[in-house]
Amino acid sequence: MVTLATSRSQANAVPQSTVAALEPSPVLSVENLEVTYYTDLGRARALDQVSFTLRAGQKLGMVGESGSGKSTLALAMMRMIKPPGRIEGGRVVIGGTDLIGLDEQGMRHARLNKIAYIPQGAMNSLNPVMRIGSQMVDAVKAHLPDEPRSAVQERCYHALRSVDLDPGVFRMYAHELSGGMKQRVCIAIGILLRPSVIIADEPTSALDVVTQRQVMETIDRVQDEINAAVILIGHDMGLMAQFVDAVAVMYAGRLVEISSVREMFTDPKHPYAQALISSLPNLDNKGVFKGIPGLAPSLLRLPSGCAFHPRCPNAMETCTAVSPDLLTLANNRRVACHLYDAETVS
Ligand SMILES: Nc1ncnc2c1ncn2[C@@H]1O[C@H](COP(=O)(O)OP(=O)(O)OP(=O)(O)O)[C@@H](O)[C@H]1O
Repeated sequence: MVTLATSRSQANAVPQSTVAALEPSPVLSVENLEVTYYTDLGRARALDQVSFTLRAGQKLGMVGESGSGKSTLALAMMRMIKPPGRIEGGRVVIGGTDLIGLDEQGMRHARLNKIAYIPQGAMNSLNPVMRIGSQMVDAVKAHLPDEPRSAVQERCYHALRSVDLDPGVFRMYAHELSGGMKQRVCIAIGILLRPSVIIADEPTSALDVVTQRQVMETIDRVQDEINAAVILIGHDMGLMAQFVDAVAVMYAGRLVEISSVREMFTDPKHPYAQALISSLPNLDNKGVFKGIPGLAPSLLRLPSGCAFHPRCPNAMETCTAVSPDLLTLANNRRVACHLYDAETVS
């Protein structure tokens, strides 16, 4: 199992061989995770053999077109996939514990404790008729029923301060807060028990650009404070570029590339990642929008071989027949594309 490239500053300073020797073991290891939705129209394999690792303090951006499986990955890691979906196999190991193997009670304990999930639109799901404080206290009490009231309250105040909110927010209702403040409350709830892994699904959608930046900076700061590994799911590649260490690209339920943020933006390897990057607007291509030809395939009728081959400008005969494995290239980059079969380093 390959660990992602180190954080931006480390990666530039130390030779790769030394980094590999010094690297601590990953805090999160996702291994061959598979999810299928059993619909009336057939089986949709929404996650297909997804594997990656993250170390404490790393931040991974997860990108891909709508329907590529990003939220399914988050829900599977939380064991929150609902019928008609089913986790078919794989492991999600955090600090030595495989979450997929836990019983329901063990998993309830692991949520918020080991892994926290801030879902899409979380700020709109705060209870409008409960004070923010009561919602925070309930979350703590569900996991630490014996913690004294004063300690629970202090824990909540600390979490609010960590996300730059006044502890007075404890007594407020959601309707009294701005969108950015509500999103920060959701982050505060996510870090109440100082989990090792935080997944934030589109944490900045529906916020203005200034508030988006503040929310991302808040995530950065709380990550530093509790040294968590963070997975940021989103579509905004520009925002990702500024805040994550590495980027993972999903296509039709598979991870097709994982690279450091610098490599992804300057030299993407997978033809789909190349198309994603070149479709980003910049000052040189002002007014010229370069989209990705064709449509993302239905998971019910995936093309044979590599699912991207009908849209790929580099497709070869083998791509129509054989699904490429996620191979490891130099610099711990991982790419699932036959173009690189000969470059594998391990
Ligand atoms: N409840 C469901 N029933 C059937 N199929 C589903 C269900 N939820 C998801 N899927 C399938 O799983 C695929 C992945 O969905 P998912 O929500 O994980 O994508 P996503 O990449 O997070 O999309 P978005 O960026 O729009 O949030 C979808 O294309 C759909 O085919």
